[in-house]
Amino acid sequence: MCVARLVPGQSDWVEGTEMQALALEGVRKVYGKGDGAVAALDGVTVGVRRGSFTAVMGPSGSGKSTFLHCAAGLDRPTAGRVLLGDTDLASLGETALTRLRRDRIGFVFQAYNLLPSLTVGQNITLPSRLAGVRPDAGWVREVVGRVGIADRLGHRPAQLSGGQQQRVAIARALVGKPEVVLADEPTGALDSRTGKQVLSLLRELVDTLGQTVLMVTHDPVAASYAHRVVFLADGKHAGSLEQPTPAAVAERMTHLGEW
Ligand SMILES: Nc1ncnc2c1ncn2[C@@H]1O[C@H](COP(=O)(O)OP(=O)(O)OP(=O)(O)O)[C@@H](O)[C@H]1O
Repeated sequence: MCVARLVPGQSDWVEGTEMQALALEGVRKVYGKGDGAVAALDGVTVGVRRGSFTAVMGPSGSGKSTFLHCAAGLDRPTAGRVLLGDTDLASLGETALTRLRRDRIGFVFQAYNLLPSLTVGQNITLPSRLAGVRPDAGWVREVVGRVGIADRLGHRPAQLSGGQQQRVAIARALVGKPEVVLADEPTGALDSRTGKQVLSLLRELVDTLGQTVLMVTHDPVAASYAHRVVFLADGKHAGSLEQPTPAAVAERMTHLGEW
């Protein structure tokens, strides 16, 4: 078994990969070359415990998107490594990485990315069908019930509100039973009341199903739904906050720079 070498004593350190869904170890990502080179991530070490809800926050340009892209295997680190469970993403070629994203990671984006010509039910099961897997009907029923869209399965996305569309996207992410759900500003396009309902749903999925969720956000209220907030500043890990409140997150952000 491969044990991530995170730093003992830090709250981001988790004993062994059986406890850890995802780990970034000393990840550095440099874009460009020579004088124009930018270190978007500069030696970031973060472990994500299984069954936890983690938010990543930081000022604009602090490296949040790069963090998420490296975690998802969409970007390859310049140095350091990313582990999904026991799998070192650097050991995989492009085809295997694509398969890993499809089979082991669920994605939720700000723009729901639903296919307009398909029904809700078809959108939810599309990734499984593309993977050549027959979706488990019992699990699909459970997921659509939990996210609250059981009565909308025959609708097209355009017939749903923004909040309902994001629930569909969350259901789509869950159907494949991913090891981790990566969410990029999942409430960025929603009004605050609907956004809070979606965040409560994400938290509930973590608390009741043991789903692991990692979410990038600009919003201290959104971050407060997580168990833990990891802060980035200038591409570096700038501390964490357990059991965050919106006020405590906002206070920390104020010290990190413009956001
Ligand atoms: N493809 C790229 N080429 C060159 N520089 C990049 C690239 N992607 C990101 N960067 C730079 O890396 C740094 C971190 O960018 P990143 O998008 O990860 O930050 P962020 O925290 O997500 O920002 P925001 O909150 O504004 O979306 C920035 O200085 C950015 O300009």
